[in-house]
Amino acid sequence: MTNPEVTQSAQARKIAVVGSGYMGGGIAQVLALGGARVALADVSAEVAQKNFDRLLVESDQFIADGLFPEGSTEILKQNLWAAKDIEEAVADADFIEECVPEVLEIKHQSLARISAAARTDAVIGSNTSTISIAALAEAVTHPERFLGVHFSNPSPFIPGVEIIPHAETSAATVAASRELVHAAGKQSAVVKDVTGFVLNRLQYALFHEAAQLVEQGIATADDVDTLVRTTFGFRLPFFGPFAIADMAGLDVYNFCYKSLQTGFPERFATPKILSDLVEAGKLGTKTGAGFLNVPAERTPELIAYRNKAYVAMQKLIEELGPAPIN
Ligand SMILES: NC(=O)c1ccc[n+]([C@@H]2O[C@H](COP(=O)([O-])OP(=O)(O)OC[C@H]3O[C@@H](n4cnc5c(N)ncnc54)[C@H](O)[C@@H]3O)[C@@H](O)[C@H]2O)c1
Repeated sequence: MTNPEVTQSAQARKIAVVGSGYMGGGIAQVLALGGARVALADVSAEVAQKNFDRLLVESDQFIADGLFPEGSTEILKQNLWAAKDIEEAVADADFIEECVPEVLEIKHQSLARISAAARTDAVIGSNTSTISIAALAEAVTHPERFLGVHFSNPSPFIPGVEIIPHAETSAATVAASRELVHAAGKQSAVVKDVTGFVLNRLQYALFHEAAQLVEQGIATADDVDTLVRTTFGFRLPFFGPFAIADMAGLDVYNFCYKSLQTGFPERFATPKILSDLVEAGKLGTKTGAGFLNVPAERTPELIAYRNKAYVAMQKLIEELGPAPIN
């Protein structure tokens, strides 16, 4: 999880994580193992200290399970500290991540305290899953230094972070936040401040359709999960929906949309960005242009990578055994 090449550059960073619970604790571990000095703040000094102790115990367990590198707990002891309150944690911080509960009033109160006590050039991120960043920004002074920095659960092990500027966030704030999460070994993508952002909008679109299939008696929850895991979901660690569409062929997608429209004319209306490409003869990797413009001469290399990835994935699943669900 830690990227040793960039640890050096992160070493000078001072970070505060406000709300040291489940997500805040994991994010603090990630950033501290990335080399930053990280303060934990919570409702009281006692709670922050208790969470600090928990994170060290958890780190020992992660090392024992082979999930954290040897020496991680020592790094956390050096780089993490429990502050007595929000004000002490953020006073000298370059970056502050707000991880308090998903309740607008609590977030507003915490962000107002953070804003008042932090340096005016400190970047402030929120880990909110669903609340509009613009609505949260109302409590932040100098709102150009504020944005969503949305880690996923479990934050020590999920590599992606969704970065959500609101209309007034400065480009420098976005760049600093991305650099910070990359320094801790994560990947990031920048999306607009709309309801659900991108991650949850996609996740819930899939869940919504899955729930309807079960409600309508078309498949059981178990069978839906099996199909997702073993068919199109099997590709997702390597390729997103646009790369998959390009590889399948955009003309094929176009035909499939027409079939789907016989049952669900509105829900599966052909997206304009798809029909525009098909009309322009850009059919994905087979024509060298589609959503992602992979040159046609790279197709054999891409197919070789794809096949290797899927075989490696199957081996990994066999090695781990099935998830202990049933
Ligand atoms: N749990 C998830 O799967 C998940 C995933 C992504 C994002 N998030 C988001 O992360 C945020 C935190 O969620 P969580 O699951 O870690 O919650 P949590 O309840 O585990 O942690 C919240 C922490 O904030 C502290 N807190 C409460 N009021 C506070 C205040 N006024 N000042 C300082 N600290 C305060 C609590 O004592 C607790 O330690 C939420 O916005 C949530 O939507 C959660």
